[in-house]
Amino acid sequence: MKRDALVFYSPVDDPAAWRDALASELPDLDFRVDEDGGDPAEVSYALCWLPPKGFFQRFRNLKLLTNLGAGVDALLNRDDLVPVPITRLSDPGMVSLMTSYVIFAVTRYARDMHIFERAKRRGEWHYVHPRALSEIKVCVLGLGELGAHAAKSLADMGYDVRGWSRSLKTIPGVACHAGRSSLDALLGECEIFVSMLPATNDTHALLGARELALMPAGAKFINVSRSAVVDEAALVAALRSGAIGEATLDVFGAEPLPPSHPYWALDNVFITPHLASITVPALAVRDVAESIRRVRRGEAPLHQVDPQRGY
Ligand SMILES: NC(=O)C1=CN([C@@H]2O[C@H](COP(=O)(O)OP(=O)(O)OC[C@H]3O[C@@H](n4cnc5c(N)ncnc54)[C@H](OP(=O)(O)O)[C@@H]3O)[C@@H](O)[C@H]2O)C=CC1
Ligand SMILES: O=C(O)C(=O)CO
Repeated sequence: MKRDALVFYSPVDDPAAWRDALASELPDLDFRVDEDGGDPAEVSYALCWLPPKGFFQRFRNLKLLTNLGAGVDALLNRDDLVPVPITRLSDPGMVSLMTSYVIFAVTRYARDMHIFERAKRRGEWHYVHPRALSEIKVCVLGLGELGAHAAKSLADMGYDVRGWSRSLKTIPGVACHAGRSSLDALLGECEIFVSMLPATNDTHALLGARELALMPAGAKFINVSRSAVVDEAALVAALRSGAIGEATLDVFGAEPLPPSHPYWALDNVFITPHLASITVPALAVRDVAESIRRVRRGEAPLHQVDPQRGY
């Protein structure tokens, strides 16, 4: 009898957690971690994050490829893909972890914590009178599954939030804008920027020297999505000159960030090692399993990615 197997691969996610989570939803699914071996012809589904080059070539009967994360840029830019639907995770656990990071990073600047961190290192009691959150204009670039929730949460806290996406959104408390023509004005009117845009052909180096120069002097820039949306060299130059006052960066062109990278030496750059959010298997599994059920019934899976659009 032909097996209906799923192959799992991830350098960072726990296969045991996914095995258990999927067993609770689909007890009949044959869950295989890549190293388990078995006949690749029996594999109908792949659940993968950053699999090695050539990984997919073996799975000639694949019916569904689920990206074990939100961003599909690394997956779409490979030459071993088989022509099957690609889905991304939609994970309430990932949404709340991401929102917690964005709130932390924005609030660290809004409440002057970066100034107090430096004052503490100098051994100085340094009073800065707090500002009302309603005076602080935050721009969230990208209002998708993660960006929309972060933007709304910031607005709920009292920040003055603007959001930007490709198509116009309606998010309570957030002034939403769409399209390239509205970007320059937004860059000029906010003081904290959060990139939550996917890396696509359209967003590549979207924030270059020109766009960074449109931001008010001393603006704060937070990148939790992908480094490719920013011209890294232009950002380094802007951080050196103080045109961009501070940056919080979770994502980089090369990861791990090489020891020689200029970011390490910049006191105004706060670095985290690509963990703004992660997948929570117990919460993400429901939709992963539902997509498999749908594909078994010959229906389209949930959260399908458009490879042409790039997200
Ligand atoms: N650092 C980390 O730990 C993590 C990082 N990520 C990154 O976060 C990114 C965002 O995630 P998620 O919210 O789920 O993504 P989505 O795909 O759900 O949303 C993407 C958003 O970006 C907008 N967008 C895309 N292209 C453009 C463009 N050319 N101009 C204007 N807006 C554009 C989309 O607009 P529209 O709504 O109109 O389509 C949409 O609002 C992921 O792609 C991934 O790279 C994700 C998880 C963890
Ligand atoms: O899900 C994603 O896109 C991530 O970057 C996870 O770290």
